[in-house]
Amino acid sequence: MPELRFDGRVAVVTGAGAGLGREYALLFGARGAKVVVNDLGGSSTGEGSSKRAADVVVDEIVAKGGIACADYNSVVEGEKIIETAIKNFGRVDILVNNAGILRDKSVANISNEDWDLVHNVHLKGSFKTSQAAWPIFKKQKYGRIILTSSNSGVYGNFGQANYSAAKLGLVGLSNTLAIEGAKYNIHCNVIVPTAASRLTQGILPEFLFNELKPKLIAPVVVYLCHESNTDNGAIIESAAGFAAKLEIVRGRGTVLRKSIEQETITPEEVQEGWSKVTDMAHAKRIDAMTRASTSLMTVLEDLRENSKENFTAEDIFSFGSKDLILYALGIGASVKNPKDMRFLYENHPDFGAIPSYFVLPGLLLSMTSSLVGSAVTHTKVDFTNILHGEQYIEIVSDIPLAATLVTKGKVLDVMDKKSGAVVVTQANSYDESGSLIVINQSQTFVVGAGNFNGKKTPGPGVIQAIPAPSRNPDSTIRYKTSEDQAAIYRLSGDLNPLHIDPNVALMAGFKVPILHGLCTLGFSVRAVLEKYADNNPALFKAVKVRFTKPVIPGQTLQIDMWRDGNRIFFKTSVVETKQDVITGAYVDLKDVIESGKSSKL
Ligand SMILES: CCCCCCC[C@@H](O)CC(=O)SCCNC(=O)CCNC(=O)[C@H](O)C(C)(C)COP(=O)(O)OP(=O)(O)OC[C@H]1O[C@@H](n2cnc3c(N)ncnc32)[C@H](O)[C@@H]1OP(=O)(O)O
Repeated sequence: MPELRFDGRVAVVTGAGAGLGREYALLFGARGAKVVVNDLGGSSTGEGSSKRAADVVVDEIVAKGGIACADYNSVVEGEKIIETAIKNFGRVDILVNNAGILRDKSVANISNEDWDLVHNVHLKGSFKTSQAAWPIFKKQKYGRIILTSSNSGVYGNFGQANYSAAKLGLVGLSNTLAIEGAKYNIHCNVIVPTAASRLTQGILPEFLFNELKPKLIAPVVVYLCHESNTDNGAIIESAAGFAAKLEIVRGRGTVLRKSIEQETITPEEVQEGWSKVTDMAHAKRIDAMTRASTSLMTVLEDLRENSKENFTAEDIFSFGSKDLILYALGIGASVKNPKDMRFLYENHPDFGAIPSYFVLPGLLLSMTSSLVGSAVTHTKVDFTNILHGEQYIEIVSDIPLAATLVTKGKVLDVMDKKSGAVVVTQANSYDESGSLIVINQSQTFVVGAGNFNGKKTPGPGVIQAIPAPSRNPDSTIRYKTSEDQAAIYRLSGDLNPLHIDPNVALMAGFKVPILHGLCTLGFSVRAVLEKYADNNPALFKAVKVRFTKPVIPGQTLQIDMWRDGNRIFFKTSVVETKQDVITGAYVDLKDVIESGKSSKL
């Protein structure tokens, strides 16, 4: 690595007579910068002044062959410090605002003077020096500013209300300087150092104090000031040879209004949504005010859409290549079949998702929300009395390899089927730009919940299963499932114990845990892709199935297929029992590429 040099640059370091400031000044000097060593020479509480502190550091720099001059002004008169730089060296390129004092007292005991003095030195001082350097930086289209914050500001610290407020104020100052300076190549960054200094002596435990050498922070600050560093508006925490970027993040939040028409909200509605307001699971940095307003616009658009579509539930679903591979393994894809490699190896040139993967956002929304339970109020609904009845998946836009999808759901229909109640739920999943990626429509069969005088036939919008043609199938593929099939498949998200826990299976009326209906669906979609789409997932449009009978892990699935244009009807049965397990099913393809093979074991 070539040495990072500052030849020709002039660096101003405030409070450089000791501690961190001294280390910054020494390192800048050693790397070729001409250094203005500013120090008022006062006490740690801001009393008195002396030229000695700055002079000693200047002597040190000069003794090592560097160039430096002293400045004894208070940062509150920042323009005088910048004048010193111009008078001695004719320019200024780097300004490290480091000077600081403490007036620690608990909040009740802070006097106006304690408050004002701390704010004046830290906040106003940094503002004054930066403002004085600004026109010079702007004219030369180059400037690097460092503001010094503190963990006390970021996290708070007992007895330091005045200091904490000033220190976090510097983050606000930096945020705006970074924006105003960007087009002139003026960068402003914040350092949050924890160093052994006269300000921290007595506050930190001794063993920690001894490790917090200012020397270990100086290279971080010096690098931040180098022309090769492109960060602007960053907050960097550093101590003991450790450095990390800090960010202020915002949770996903929630909309507390039910519809765009609702003009007020009640405290009770706030209480109801509070867990979502405070949920930080999907927190993100908003890096500009304009982004914050754009996200509000999205909220309003969503509200309008929710009002139009009557969505009542929402969920977030994130996935990446590892999830796509795990799913492919869960529905039987294998390295034994070279054509499956595109689903199993992220470096394969055609790596992608088996499209039925995108049932998961809709399924998980239905399983984790109260959608189904709220639709069937005449009986309890739990894992021991629900079965997956039917499923429709439609891929609307190109499917990504990794994304965070927002899924919005609603109950579309409830039917009385005598032996059970059928709840139809619809879930639309959108990517981060708001594009609709996938539509899922699920039918949940609530066993034993029929005969409630409900309607028998499906309402508008319910997508129906269609019986397969009565002729012999055009092609057939067989896949053997593994005894561990459900154990692998569940890792993709459907953790329903019915598929793994023998006791839950018994309670639901099964001798052994049964396979997920969607796992059987996945095997069936694989068969259609293999036979009619050259295993190319991009040709897939939609699938519809009815789950007619359960499958036991380890059984062999036989997928019989009939081609009708771009629609491939199919029926899935269990070879060992000859029972149909999926009926009324079809896959719609964008195009058909028929393979020569007709059966596979
Ligand atoms: C988002 C969704 C969340 C859902 C959570 C799911 C979580 C998953 O972890 C759960 C699973 O994966 S369960 C495993 C997969 N599913 C199954 O194994 C169910 C298999 N099907 C059955 O056992 C029966 O069809 C059975 C029991 C469903 C019905 O059988 P019977 O009671 O004998 O009913 P039958 O006499 O055949 O028909 C009565 C009326 O019901 C309609 N119907 C039948 N099967 C249906 C089904 N699968 N889906 C929807 N409706 C169905 C019939 O059409 C009939 O109605 P009608 O009289 O109007 O014709």
